[in-house]
Amino acid sequence: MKMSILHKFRPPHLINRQSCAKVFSCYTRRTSATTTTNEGTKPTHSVKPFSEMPEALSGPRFISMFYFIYLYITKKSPALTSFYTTMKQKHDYAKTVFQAPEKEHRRFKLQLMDFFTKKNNFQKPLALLDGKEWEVQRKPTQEKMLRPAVVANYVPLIEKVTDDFIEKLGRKDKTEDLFTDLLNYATESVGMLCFNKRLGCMENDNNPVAVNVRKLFEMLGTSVMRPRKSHMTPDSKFYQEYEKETFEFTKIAGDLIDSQKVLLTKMKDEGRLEKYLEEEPNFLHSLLSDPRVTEESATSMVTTLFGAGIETSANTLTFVLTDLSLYPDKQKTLYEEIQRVVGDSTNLTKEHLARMSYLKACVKESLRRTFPLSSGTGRYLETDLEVGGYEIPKDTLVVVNSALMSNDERFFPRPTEYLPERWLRDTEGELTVSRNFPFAYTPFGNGPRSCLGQRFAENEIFIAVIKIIQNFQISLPAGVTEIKSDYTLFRTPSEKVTLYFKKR
Ligand code: HEM
Repeated sequence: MKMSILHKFRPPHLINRQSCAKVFSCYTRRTSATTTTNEGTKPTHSVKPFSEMPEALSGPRFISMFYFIYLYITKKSPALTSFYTTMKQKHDYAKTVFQAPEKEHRRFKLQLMDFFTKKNNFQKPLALLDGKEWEVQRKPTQEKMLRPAVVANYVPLIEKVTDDFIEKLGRKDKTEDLFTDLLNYATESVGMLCFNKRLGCMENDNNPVAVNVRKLFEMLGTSVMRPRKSHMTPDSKFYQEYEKETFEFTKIAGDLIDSQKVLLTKMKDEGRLEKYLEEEPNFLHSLLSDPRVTEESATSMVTTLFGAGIETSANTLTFVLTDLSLYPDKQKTLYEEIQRVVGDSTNLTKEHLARMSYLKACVKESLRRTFPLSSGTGRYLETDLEVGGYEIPKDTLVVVNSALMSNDERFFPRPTEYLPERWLRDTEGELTVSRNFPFAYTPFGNGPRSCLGQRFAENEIFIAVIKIIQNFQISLPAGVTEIKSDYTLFRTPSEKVTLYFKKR
């Protein structure tokens, strides 16, 4: 029965890797029947072919990828679940895969986005590039996005957006749709990074930018989790709607970028640019003034960041706030830390952020408990690789299921509980062993292709949580004991979440 389901979709060379037992031995190497030691070339243990691996799949790659993740994660397939059970007792598969040699850093692509770009001859965004092309775009942006000192310059900009959000929350004692409110907040906040401009998303849920962004992500999520051939059929209703929304999104971003460019040129002509840049960081300007970056790729990069930085942060913030509401004692400890470090000050500094270890632990714990991705990081192998005694051929897409790993009690004792303390140094031994094995916690991915917006997202989330908890005691309606979540592109609440905000 199980194989007939798999064969029906003829799924691909795709395996989902799990880690691992208490002894973490990495044995990443090219598949070979021999190995060279000081004593010369010796036969090693036998390596079984991929076709013999339990639940190894073959067939058209992307369709099976979708089904594999979907079936696996939702645990609807006993076959795939048993794969986890058998493999997890063995060696350090996650580390083996994460440390496999890579030059191209090829990641699984959103097929619908790829199809759209090819059909319309659009410049490929970063997420669809590999190898040299990817590196050329990524490198200059990474230098600006992942250096804590550079990202810290954006604290005052995010803070202004957050202050308005707090003011909005203060006008009512509850929200009935926390996630949508946070989507609007995140759009506004990443909008400041990308365009140095307020978009007005928080004032009006029906703001065209917010509506467009919501629709686009919803459709991308559907295309990943419930794939249909018609999604990529140009005259299907679904595809046409996706195309319309993507054109709209690109136009919104393009217009905002153009008006920024006009403004920057005007300031330069009037001799005001230098002074302005001393007062406010401008990401677009920093890209445009980098000789390695063309105007076209600056536009593409800013558009990519705008797209990538909304759902991700909004979902994470949703779960941080609901966790703090489900565990009022943790909220109290966090409030005490905020009082101690920030007091009633309304101006946050990077020094404040640096001293808030409990806050950081709370955010990490929410990302662990409700892992943000549907499964985890996937890469196409660039060489043959031995994993768990099987030979995985080059070009196989391997997805490390970090979502399951981050809830595995061997790395995180009492995994279902919300225990920020596990991330604090002095309780490390008791509550987490993950420090010995960092691959068990990778919400921002892994290696050179990891999340480009990590530092920005962390600052944004820290600032929002500080200001919310500084101003309000937050709680869920009586009787709510958990927040159910679904897998779309990112993990998201299954239903609208009501959250109460009681002024302190
Ligand atoms: C809590 C919020 C976020 C989470 C959990 C998250 C997670 C991720 C993950 C898991 C990846 C794939 C990494 C890999 O394959 O190893 C990724 C890639 C990426 N993220 Fe994020 N992200 C977040 C916020 C952001 C923000 C705010 C931005 C932009 C401002 C952003 C921009 C990107 C970009 C551009 C990539 C693609 C990088 C590449 O292909 O080289 N992310 N993110």
